Amino acid sequence: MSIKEHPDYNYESKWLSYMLDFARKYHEELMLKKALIDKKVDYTTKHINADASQDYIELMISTQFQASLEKKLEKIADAKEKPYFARVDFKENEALESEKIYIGKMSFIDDENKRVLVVDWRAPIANLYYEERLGSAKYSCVDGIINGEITLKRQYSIEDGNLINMFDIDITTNDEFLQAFLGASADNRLKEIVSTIQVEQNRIIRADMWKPLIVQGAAGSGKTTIALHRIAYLIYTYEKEFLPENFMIIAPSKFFLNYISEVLPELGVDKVKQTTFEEFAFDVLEKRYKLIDLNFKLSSIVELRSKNKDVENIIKSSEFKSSMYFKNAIDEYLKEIEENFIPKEDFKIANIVVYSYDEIQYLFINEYKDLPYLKRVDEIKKHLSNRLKLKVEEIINNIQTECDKKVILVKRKIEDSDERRKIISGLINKKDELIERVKASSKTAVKSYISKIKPLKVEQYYDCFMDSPKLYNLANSYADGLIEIIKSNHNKNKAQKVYEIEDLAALVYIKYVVFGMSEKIRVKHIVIDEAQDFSVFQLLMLKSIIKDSSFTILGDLAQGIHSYRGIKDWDEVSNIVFKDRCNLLTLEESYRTTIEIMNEANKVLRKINNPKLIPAKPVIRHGEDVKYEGYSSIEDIVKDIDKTVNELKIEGFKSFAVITKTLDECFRLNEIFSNSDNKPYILTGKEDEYRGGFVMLPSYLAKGLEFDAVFISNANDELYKDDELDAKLLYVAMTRPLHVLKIYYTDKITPLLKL
Ligand SMILES: Nc1ncnc2c1ncn2[C@@H]1O[C@H](COP(=O)(O)OP(=O)(O)OP(=O)(O)O)[C@@H](O)[C@H]1O
Repeated sequence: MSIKEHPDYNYESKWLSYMLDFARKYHEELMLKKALIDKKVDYTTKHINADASQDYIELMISTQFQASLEKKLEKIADAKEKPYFARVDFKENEALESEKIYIGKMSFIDDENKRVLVVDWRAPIANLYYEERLGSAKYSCVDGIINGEITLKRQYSIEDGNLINMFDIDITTNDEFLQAFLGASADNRLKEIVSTIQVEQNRIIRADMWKPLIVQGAAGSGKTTIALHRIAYLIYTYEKEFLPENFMIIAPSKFFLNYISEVLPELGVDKVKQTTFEEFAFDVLEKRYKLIDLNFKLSSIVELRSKNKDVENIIKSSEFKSSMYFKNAIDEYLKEIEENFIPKEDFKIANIVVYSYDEIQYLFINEYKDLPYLKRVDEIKKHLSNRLKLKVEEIINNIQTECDKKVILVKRKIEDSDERRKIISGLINKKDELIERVKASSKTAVKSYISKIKPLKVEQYYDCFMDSPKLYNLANSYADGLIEIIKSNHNKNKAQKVYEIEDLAALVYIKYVVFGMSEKIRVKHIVIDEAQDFSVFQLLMLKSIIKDSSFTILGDLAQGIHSYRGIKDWDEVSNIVFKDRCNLLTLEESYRTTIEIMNEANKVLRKINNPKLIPAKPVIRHGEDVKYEGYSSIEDIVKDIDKTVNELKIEGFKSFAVITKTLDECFRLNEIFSNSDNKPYILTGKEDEYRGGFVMLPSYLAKGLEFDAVFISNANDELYKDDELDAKLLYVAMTRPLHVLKIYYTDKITPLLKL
């Protein structure tokens, strides 16, 4: 049916014109206000009177207003072409008629007529669209639960201000709108999906902020996308309590952050901290350490794990340093530091005990046990000063009384004479001198006591820990000879002034326990994407420094390629990190790829034979079969990729990736590609920016990304063995394409792809 034949077409196109006009006028008004405030700010800046604080206050208010107008203008730039994307007709139980609720990326309110024209997708009432079907429905808001009935659910396709299509829907998962969305070609960057958020995704986005949330989501199930929409939702919902700066997303690399960088601005959100674990660790440590290239370690593990003793040692040591054994050893070591932090002596003045060591130690170990060691010292300082003040008065009074008594005695015993006067004046002088001494030493007593506490630097504590017997015992109970490997690695790194990524959690933890966090770290909610590659220790460390425990953790165990340190089971995280006080939700539907591709990828996953690795369910979208092509040389493979890219470009596809197993393989292929029409550029993992187009990258860097077409350059039995790590690497590579997957091999195909 043509859209014009829809019975509501006239009504809807009139409403759209009205809304476009409203949005245009609102935009003009904002522009006008902005021009005026720009002028004002410009004038005040040029003519500010340096002595008049009123001028500064005015300038500050004006620039704040200017910034808020700029933000509104950015938001409306997009919304003015497409003010809404859906409508729900809802009749509250007591109401006489149903209300048309239009839903958009931002709200539009007609202030004059006190009428909400469009509601923000994050508003409580918009939940009706995401969560409910036609018929009886409810939503919850500040007034409680509102019950009623949905009589219509409609989605709109609006382009350049024109109504292109509309769909009346019920079950959202399988609708035409979603199909159209998913069938589109991959852009350079991830995009927002507000109009097609699915029920199970919506529950994650709107889940309680105060209960830690773990999401196990299959490849392509929307984890990254949902993580960003959740942040936008939380910022909107807790606008009064939190600033956008209080939210932080941790992603695996800078180029991945760049890949996702457009979603939040598209959702009208800015200033959210988007960082990697390493960068956040440096922020907390207030120092940048040189790290051993993470990809170098991973690529050695990927390539040489069963062939090289050194690599085996690296794996063993990394595994231990990411384990709870290591964390427990640090805890024991820090306990020892805690017990000896306070000097084992009384706090005295003029040889009089003001605070005994036992009392001070009690304050340090018990009274202030929840504070970092150095912050406890600040509190103890206050105790010492307060008691000292009282004690000094008492001591001076005593000296005075003592002196008075002696004077009386002298007066009683000796007749008034020059000698008596001399003795008395001697006594008074001595008393004054003593009082002066008490006063003088009281001024410096606290400082000099505290100065005996000499904290080391974070890295010095870490070095001492590496030599501590606690570590020795625990490491040896973990694996024979492990301590020697760890120590020799540590000493080698120390000499080169470098650290491993596994050291960072320990360094941050020590910094937090001993020194505390800088006021500059203002994070209140952390979202972690690709969390399967985090260690439990890393998560535990983050949890201890973010006290409110407000977390969203998203990952896919099937893509856990840092398995030597990563998470093997979410229950472990729930149990150890959150003491089982968290929600664990799953996303099984995969939206990225076609049924044909996902089915092939799932076969590889099943080879691992681990019930924790749940295969993804593709959403009904068919495409071409996966093509397997054997060639006698790599040159022939490159030729075929080049030819296929040319063909796919004609079909309108835009993004292509050659996925290799290792970075070395990328460099080897790159030379062969130098003679072809299409030359991919290599992603090494160190890039700050992701440009899209035609790329070549190793599979361990491909997680999180997606492309229209993927070419797995060589899946032969030499490169991909029948083991868990290779199966996961292949699975990650196979789940990256949206439309086309070609798998090449020389000689024999990997057993992972044989039925
Ligand atoms: N509800 C949805 N509507 C439309 N597109 C969606 C929806 N959910 C996810 N997608 C699309 O599916 C693709 C995969 O999403 P995303 O990258 O967020 O998944 P992921 O779970 O993080 O994947 P992976 O773990 O494989 O990296 C993206 O193109 C995203 O736009």
